[in-house]
Amino acid sequence: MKRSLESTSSPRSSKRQASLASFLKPKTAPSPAKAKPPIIANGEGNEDRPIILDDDDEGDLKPLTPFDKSKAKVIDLFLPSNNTNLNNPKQTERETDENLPTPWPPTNHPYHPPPTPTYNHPILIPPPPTSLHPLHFNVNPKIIHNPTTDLDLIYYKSFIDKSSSKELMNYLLENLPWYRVKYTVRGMNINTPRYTTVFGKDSTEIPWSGYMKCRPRAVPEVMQRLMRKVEQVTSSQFNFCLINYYSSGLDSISYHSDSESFLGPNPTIASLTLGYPRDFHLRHVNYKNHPRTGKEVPVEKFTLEDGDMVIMKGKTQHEWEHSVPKRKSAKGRINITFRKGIVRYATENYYNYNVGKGPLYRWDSEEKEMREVECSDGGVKS
Ligand SMILES: O=C(O)CCC(=O)C(=O)O
Ligand SMILES: [Fe+2]
Repeated sequence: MKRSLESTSSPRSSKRQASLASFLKPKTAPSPAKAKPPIIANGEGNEDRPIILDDDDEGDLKPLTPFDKSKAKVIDLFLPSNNTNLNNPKQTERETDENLPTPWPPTNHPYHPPPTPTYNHPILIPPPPTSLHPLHFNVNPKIIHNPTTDLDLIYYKSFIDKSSSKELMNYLLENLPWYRVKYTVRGMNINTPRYTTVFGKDSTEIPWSGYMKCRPRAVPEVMQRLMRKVEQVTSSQFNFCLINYYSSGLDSISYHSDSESFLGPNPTIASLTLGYPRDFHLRHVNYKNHPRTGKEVPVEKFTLEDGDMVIMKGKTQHEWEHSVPKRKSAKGRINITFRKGIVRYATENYYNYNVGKGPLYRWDSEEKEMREVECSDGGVKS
């Protein structure tokens, strides 16, 4: 993750004068008969269409905005896509994760072994409850693409259904090892303002035992199934699963891009929300003065709700930064991202910043909060 220092980034938002959006859909979908046809992006000009956005100062503990049904929450700028059903917003048919076309981990990939106590060190991750077999998915996304500003997203409303999402969130909270990583940048001590954990390994031929700085952990079974389904719908491949837990509105992630060179150019990153809704902001790297248009590029604001998935792709990571700002009275939210690292440094970096050197936290189901626990190996070697 490339970012300015955690918690220090407080850019003023661009105001609501221009936007990539050319097609606004209120939260209550219009009846199909009245729905406007999608506008096809033609490059120049779409960024000038107005959109209703909240003004916002990052980090000032504003209340969440998701429950104001009168405001447009999803920006729809459609490009034709084979898997987009534009004319049937009410379609609720869901696919499952059964009968995936190829097995995951791929049988020809020796470095994605199934989890064992060793790979899951320092704790054994038990199998998921049977209620999580199978998972059910909404595979009808909205395409959000602005060729002028290079914002390139795919948005799956309620990618997994509410009951699976609740079960999955509880299972992950209760069974994963969690960390609150501290690190130093340019002499400053940074406390990561959220809980993190990571699974997986880059796609080099280095065996799992060959890592000197960290001990890669196998992707837990249910996450493998989720990852495989996301690979199928996005036609991408992933080998890492990074998980954030925002325990309250004080937990956050400041503006950053995930354009690390170890992901290769134009990485596709899938990001799934479980639990409490949180605002998700995207800010162009040249938001004050876009080099092509000479205009301000407004901050794009979404509310990511339970089960929603956003795919960031194309040049998004190079041209945009994203954040989850602090929000008053927000409650627990898990965010899962799937990524593909192509070199050894991806593994070292991800374990360094998402596991670190301890301490380990475990979920206390009775108190419903994280507890620091004794652990002989925080994961990253000194
Ligand atoms: O929590 C989110 O929605 C975003 C997480 C994120 O940007 C990251 O982990 O790099
Ligand atoms: Fe990110």
